Amino acid sequence: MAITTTRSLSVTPVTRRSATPINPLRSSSLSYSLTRPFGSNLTLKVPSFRVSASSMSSIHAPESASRTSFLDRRESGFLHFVKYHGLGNDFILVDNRNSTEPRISPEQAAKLCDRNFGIGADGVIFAMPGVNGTDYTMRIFNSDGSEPEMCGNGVRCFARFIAELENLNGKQSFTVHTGAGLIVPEIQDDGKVKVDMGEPILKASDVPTSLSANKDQSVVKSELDVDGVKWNVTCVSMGNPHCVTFGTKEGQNLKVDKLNLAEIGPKFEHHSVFPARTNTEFVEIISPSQLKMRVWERGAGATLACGTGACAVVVAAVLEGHAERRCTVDLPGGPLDIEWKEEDNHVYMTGPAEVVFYGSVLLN
Ligand SMILES: N[C@@H](CCC[C@H](N)C(=O)O)C(=O)O
Repeated sequence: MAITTTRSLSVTPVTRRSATPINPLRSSSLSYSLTRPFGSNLTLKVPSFRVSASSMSSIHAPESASRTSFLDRRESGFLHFVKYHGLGNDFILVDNRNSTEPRISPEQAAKLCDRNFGIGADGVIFAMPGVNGTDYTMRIFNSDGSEPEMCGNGVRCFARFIAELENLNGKQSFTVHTGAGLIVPEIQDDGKVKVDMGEPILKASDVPTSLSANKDQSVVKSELDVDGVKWNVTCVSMGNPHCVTFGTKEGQNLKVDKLNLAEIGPKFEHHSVFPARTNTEFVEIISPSQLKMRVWERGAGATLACGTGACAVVVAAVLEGHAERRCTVDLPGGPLDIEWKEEDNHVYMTGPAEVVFYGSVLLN
């Protein structure tokens, strides 16, 4: 695979797909070579990869016309991409508007997401033709190759990617078909993206969780035994499943910086009460309008931010009586503004999405 970078740092519901992990180590090998057209090159040789990259500080951002022509290039065998991030939750964005099938397989996506042998990302996102009257379809593979239904930070990156592909400037709004149904991102004048994330799903069997419902049909502040420790959990789906905890049965308010996320995260993700696995958010209450969270994502592990997770956290905090309907959620990568509106029961998320670099990979 050859990677070229040209930019410096600077509806209707659908059937849910299962998130089945792919082990990248067991999949067939891809070869990489990275080249940057600007600055001095550093070449690293690794088995079946050739990597060539220059330091970020020596790269200059090209004019927008050259960015567009870069995205238009269609050499056979090359996959052109733009890497974006939303508060450090990073994605490889692929222009897939000419096909309803993703241009790469889940195994290839897992390879590209590898932070040592690939580009490095939390997932690969495909911009595809819309269905049922929507403008576009967004599909995503997690870094383990599994396919989630939705991604909050990803859809903000998706909106900025579409604006770039279509050469749009200023305020823009799109309808996007996802595995979680219709999602509507709107690029605002300040460049941030506000997303109508739809209604949270609280019915236990739809989250899905086999924990018994204890409030209407939902699971709110229920006991979950994880390796002998009893946690209070609230289960929320934002199209994808989330288990939100504000602490253990005995414990006081969580201090999230003290958690050993790498140890406890996987125990929640693979707990038998979550048949589709789960994302887990550990939350510290700073005030009724400020929550601090760390996340262990299904199929991606610890990430710097999770948009659907931040939405699920505010819904859970309201249901448990900890917070107001509008909160700032502080994630390791930065803050998101989340509002669960009473009028329409929809959750709205506002936050940034930024280009990291442009590149191309030779797939073989
Ligand atoms: N890992 C998640 C999907 C990605 C979520 C994302 N980071 C976000 O911002 O919402 C899953 O498997 O559900």
